[in-house]
Amino acid sequence: MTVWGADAVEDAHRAGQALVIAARDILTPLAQERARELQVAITTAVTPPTAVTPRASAPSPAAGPAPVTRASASTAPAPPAPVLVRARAAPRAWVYSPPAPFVGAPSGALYRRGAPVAGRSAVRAGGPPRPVVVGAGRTGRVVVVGAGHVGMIAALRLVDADQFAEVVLVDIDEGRAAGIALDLTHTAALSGFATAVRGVGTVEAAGPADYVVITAGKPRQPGMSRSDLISTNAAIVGDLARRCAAVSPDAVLVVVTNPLDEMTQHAWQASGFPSSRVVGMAGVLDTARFQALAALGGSFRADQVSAWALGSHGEEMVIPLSQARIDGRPLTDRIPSADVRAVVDRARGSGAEVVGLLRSGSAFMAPGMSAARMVLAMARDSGEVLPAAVLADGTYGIRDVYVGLPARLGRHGVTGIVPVDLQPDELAALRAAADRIRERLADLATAS
Ligand SMILES: NC(=O)c1ccc[n+]([C@@H]2O[C@H](COP(=O)([O-])OP(=O)(O)OC[C@H]3O[C@@H](n4cnc5c(N)ncnc54)[C@H](O)[C@@H]3O)[C@@H](O)[C@H]2O)c1
Ligand SMILES: O=C(O)C[C@H](O)C(=O)O
Repeated sequence: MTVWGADAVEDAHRAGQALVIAARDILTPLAQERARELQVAITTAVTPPTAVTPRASAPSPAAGPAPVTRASASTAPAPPAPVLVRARAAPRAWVYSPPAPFVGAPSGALYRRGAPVAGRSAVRAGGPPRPVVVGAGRTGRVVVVGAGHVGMIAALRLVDADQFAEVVLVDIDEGRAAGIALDLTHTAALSGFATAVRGVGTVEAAGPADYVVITAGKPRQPGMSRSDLISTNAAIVGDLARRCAAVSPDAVLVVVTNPLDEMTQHAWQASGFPSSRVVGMAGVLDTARFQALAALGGSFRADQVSAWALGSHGEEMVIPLSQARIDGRPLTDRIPSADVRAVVDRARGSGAEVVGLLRSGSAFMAPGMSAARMVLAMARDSGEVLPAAVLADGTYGIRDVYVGLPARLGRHGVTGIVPVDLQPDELAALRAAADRIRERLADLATAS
């Protein structure tokens, strides 16, 4: 067994080569991080009977640069060469095709708590193992629980980003999850991604993840409010949050299931996670709706509008107009105030408007894209401030309840709640939203 440090990664980088390690070798966490930074591919060698070590073989120009190897400290036979095939014209990824079936994790790499899961193949029950795709910067696993309407759009955006080693869809309707995963896989050449996609029936079968997006649960039908879903969906979300926490103890949970604010708090309690690693998606969607609707009647584009949708994902949604801008100028200078009020009301009622039009189920395009947007912001460690359902920490005079607030997102979840200047009436509306969410949570606790 050899322990590979950051220096080996740097050597490989300088040589413009992949770093090949043996199955039982250890890659230090620092080396993993350095490989990600320098975009050095790490491949795991598995013993093919006729393999020739890379050191012994002359590098073939057609096969790309020869991988870097290091002599093992043990007396075990030297690791054989993997079969490396360039996945694309540009060296973005290497596809490792194991010459013989194997069972078990292909890498002995250490896993540091909180670090993204390295790009390794899942251990699949039955059938040949899927090729391990080790890509420059393509790392980690996202599990999307609920392969329904929202889940499939979230998964589509996540695989399109070509950022993760694997996206796994989970649904109690396993065939649906597997079917959508296969359908998505078929788009790889169309969209140009090498992220692996899998569909399974349980979170346990999905394996440990860096991010888990919970979309499982019932959507509302015409005539229902989101709160009508609370007890049905609490049972689903509570169970899933507990199980996800057991399978993925270091993951960030992104809750989508409605009623959003209450389900996010419920998931936080059931998971036992720190609140920084449980966040709800609604503000990104509600803000996007406001931006789109404001632009409908104006001579500007939606992405020129900036705003915050805070408070609850429902009647108590707060869109502070003091903070709304078009190209940096106050939105209220560009749109007559009666029109602005109409846009706010329509944004607040957009979920119900779509439910009424669809006649079955609820919106999923913008919701799925919004959930993926949050995951990507975290995975890229962007430090972006997005509106999200977070556990209030006293900022805005609200504490100990999940409510929509501006939150800074980093690789491991929420890094802070960001204060923005609100007018007294806006602040009062935000606090009233928090109070209503607290009341509904109390009702849920009494009912269960
Ligand atoms: N936060 C938001 O802004 C927002 C936006 C849109 C939808 N939603 C909510 O998201 C949820 C999903 O909406 P949808 O349109 O995708 O619904 P959907 O019915 O299309 O999909 C839900 C999926 O969850 C699956 N499921 C149910 N229980 C499960 C379990 N225990 N494990 C695994 N899978 C399970 C179902 O089989 C189904 O495929 C709803 O609660 C909806 O109200 C929230
Ligand atoms: O409105 C719903 O029930 C779904 C979702 O919360 C939405 O806003 O579209």
